[in-house]
Amino acid sequence: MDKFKPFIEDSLERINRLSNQEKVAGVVGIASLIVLSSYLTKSSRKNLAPLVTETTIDGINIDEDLRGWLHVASQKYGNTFRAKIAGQTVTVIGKENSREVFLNESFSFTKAVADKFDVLGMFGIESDEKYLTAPSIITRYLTPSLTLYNKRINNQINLKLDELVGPAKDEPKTIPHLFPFVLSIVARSSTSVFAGEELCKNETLVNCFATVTMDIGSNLNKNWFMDNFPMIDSFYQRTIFPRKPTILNHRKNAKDVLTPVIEERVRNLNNPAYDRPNDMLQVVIENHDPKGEWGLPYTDFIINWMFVLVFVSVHTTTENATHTLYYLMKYPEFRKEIIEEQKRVLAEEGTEGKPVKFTYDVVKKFVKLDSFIREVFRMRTIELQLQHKNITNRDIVLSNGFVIPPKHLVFMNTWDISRDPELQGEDPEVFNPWRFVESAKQAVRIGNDHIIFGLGKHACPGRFMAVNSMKLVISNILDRYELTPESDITLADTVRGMPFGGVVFKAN
Ligand code: HEM
Repeated sequence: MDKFKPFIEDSLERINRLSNQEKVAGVVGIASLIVLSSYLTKSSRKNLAPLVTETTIDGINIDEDLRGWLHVASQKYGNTFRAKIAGQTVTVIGKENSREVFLNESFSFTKAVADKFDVLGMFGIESDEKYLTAPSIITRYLTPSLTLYNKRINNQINLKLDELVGPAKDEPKTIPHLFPFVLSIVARSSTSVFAGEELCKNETLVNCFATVTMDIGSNLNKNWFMDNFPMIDSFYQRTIFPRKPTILNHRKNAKDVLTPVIEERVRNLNNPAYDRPNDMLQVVIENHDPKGEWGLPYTDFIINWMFVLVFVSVHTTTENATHTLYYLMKYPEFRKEIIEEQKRVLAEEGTEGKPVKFTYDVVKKFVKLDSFIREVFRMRTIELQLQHKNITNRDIVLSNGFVIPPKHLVFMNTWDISRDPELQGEDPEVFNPWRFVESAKQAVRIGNDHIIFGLGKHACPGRFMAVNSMKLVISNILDRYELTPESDITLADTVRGMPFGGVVFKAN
């Protein structure tokens, strides 16, 4: 011990020479080191999935070819590994473990999305708590009414086609890009379901519902601080963004149109002589007591509900209907078969010339169209998608033993799912629109092999409306017009990518 004496005395003397501030800093520094080293020891003891740091594997670079990179990375490191994606270390989950993530309530897709793109917060909806019943409202009231809503959806699609394409008999009409075209059709037909047949004639409201989601997306200019400091990001999205003129304008427009209607419906709630409107606005009002504590004026609360429905449905349905139409344009031979099926079913069902040609039952018989849509979904689930966040403050241990720490993000390697021959059948690389015709795998039927709508308790409750609307938009267009590509059709080859090409519409 004696041999340490000079060292200890020297150290004590040095410490005594330090100012009080320096001593405090020293103590804090040592304490931090102890905490940090104990954290590092603990986390290094955790069985985290292997961290892949190579940005290029077998000559494939992650930024140039994410899909190819995912493929070689999973061959080399197994189906679960960690990687730095867009500056953040996340865990990539392959087909073997994706199901358990969906089914585990400790993971949340909506919270993971909201961390980066808090659409409700950006629209000034402070808490999502009061709208958590949306899935059950959709399942209980919307999906069972689709048979009834089909008439108005068809009507609105046709009115919009009259307006956007017109007769196009002698003079064909060229639509330069199908996305805005489909968006205005879907916005109008969805408004007829959400707010009723009268309100869907209101251009201001329909335009607001059509553009609000994209306006939020295009106005969110993230900078380095927001990407690296989640609290600054959240503050910006929830406090500053909702005050932007575009957002205030959308709110004002919706409020001006919807407030008098909501007030009138509330006044008539207990009036037996009132002709009860049949739409989601009425359902939402009837499910929320006007005298209840909603934390904001009742009309604002109900208007928020309308926007919640719009945010989850209009853009998603439009995007997928647009992609499907472009696939139909790219493959005229398949388009021909879809048209033949349509003609055959209409003849069998005898609805030609009736007020509603494409009834729910007719649409159900379009098995080729259904398979085509599901195949387009499959072609679109091809990268890292459906991120989920561990929303608890404890580790989640996956069945393969890998640990997902609190707040950590996992991404589904959807390429692994959509290109697996065991899950998808022969030649999964090939676009085969009739892949599901002979199977019971409808476009709405979720499963380990079909996760575009999620899985489990939180699987998309609006998928029945979404696929039904897609079929009605496509069927009405094909029924009324002969379509020819104006130029080459380019399909999207990434998840975020857009197809391109003008389409010439000529009346049949
Ligand atoms: C093709 C169009 C659509 C796609 C691809 C889609 C996809 C999804 C996905 C992936 C989820 C998350 C599932 C999960 O957390 O596991 C979801 C949730 C949801 N979707 Fe859709 N959706 C579409 C259309 C719609 C429509 C039309 C509605 C409403 C009418 C809707 C309402 C909802 C709601 C309310 C949730 C939240 C479910 C929950 O948290 O429990 N979606 N959707």
